[in-house]
Amino acid sequence: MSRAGIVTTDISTGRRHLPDAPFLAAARGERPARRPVWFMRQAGRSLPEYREVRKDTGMLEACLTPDLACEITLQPVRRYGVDAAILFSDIVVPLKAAGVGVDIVAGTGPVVEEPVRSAADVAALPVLDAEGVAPVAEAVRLLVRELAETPLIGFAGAPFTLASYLVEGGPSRNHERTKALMHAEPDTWHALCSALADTTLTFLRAQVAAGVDAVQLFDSWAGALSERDYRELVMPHSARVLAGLADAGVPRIHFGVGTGELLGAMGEAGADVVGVDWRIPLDVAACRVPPGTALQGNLDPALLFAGPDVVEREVRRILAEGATAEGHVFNLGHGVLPETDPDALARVVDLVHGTP
Ligand SMILES: Cc1c2[nH]c(c1CCC(=O)O)Cc1[nH]c(c(CCC(=O)O)c1C)Cc1[nH]c(c(CCC(=O)O)c1C)Cc1[nH]c(c(C)c1CCC(=O)O)C2
Repeated sequence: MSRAGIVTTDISTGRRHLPDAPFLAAARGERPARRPVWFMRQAGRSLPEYREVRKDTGMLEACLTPDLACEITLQPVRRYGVDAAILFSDIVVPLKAAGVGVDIVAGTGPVVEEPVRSAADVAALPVLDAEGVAPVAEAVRLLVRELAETPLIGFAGAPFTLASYLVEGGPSRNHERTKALMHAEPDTWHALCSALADTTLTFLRAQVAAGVDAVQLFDSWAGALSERDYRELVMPHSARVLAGLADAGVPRIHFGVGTGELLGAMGEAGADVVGVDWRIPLDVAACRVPPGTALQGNLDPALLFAGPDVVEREVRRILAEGATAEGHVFNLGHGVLPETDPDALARVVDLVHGTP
């Protein structure tokens, strides 16, 4: 049984110390008394209380308004009793904060005013400084005060996924311009990823300094790459970001979609936890990641529409397969879909917590 933990604060770092938090224990590779669960995109459009507070405010404006970002982050913690909060933000927030012309268009996703496609475009790309991060750091500080014993996950987009939005100018199915740049102009590609790794690291370090208890690096679209291309052209930049956080004392989660063939490399890049989508069972994933790596996942978010019996069967299967990993954090295989019934997520939390 989980007992009420004592929250202490480390005097030198100012960081909360949450020794009993099941999420942090599982991320360390331990087996806490109950399996921890949270959901990617747990804060967002599936929640009526989110739609209510967001109705007059643009997405990026909400992310850069500390009170609002704090409130939205807390909504799923209150509703579901999940084992971790994830900061309400977006992967393009550090780009916006650095001065890149980018917006999030409802129903489409991030749209970039002037796509980055040449060496000159890369040289002109603004890089994030501490001032740009101030509203996000403030949201983290507010949250750490509000959250008591629930860990807070900070996050950022990985260089490849950010580069894809910048090069394509928006969401892309095939990432063709991005792949063309990485192969035809590798120097420009590496300069772009290097600049993005700097921005990502600045963003994540600011979140850690403000008090997040874990970080997740979203390389959502890395599954579009062959393992060979991933290792040569992408992994070094993500590895630099993860290495830059090695001394931060917080677990590093590394996630992508369709990455069954990349799980080993994504672990080797320097992750403590690797996120897995639904395409590969966790017991298979456990054999693919480096020893000592915990797993996070991997319920198909679309199956939340299939009714309680299907969801229960799937949750039980995933808990059994996840038990073979060195630490398992229950999650979806990708983000909560906007039309999801919040009650279906509430049932998942109860099932996970109720299963010994
Ligand atoms: C690729 C990516 C993005 N953003 C993100 C990723 C990586 C995760 C993933 O793979 O899903 C990360 C992200 N974006 C958001 C979060 C919130 C925290 C959470 O609860 O998980 C997180 C972790 C809020 C958001 N980010 C966005 C929304 C919806 C916008 C709104 O509510 O108006 C939310 C809640 C917008 C966004 N931002 C992005 C997309 C594709 C979209 C959806 C566009 C749409 O369909 O309207 C880029």
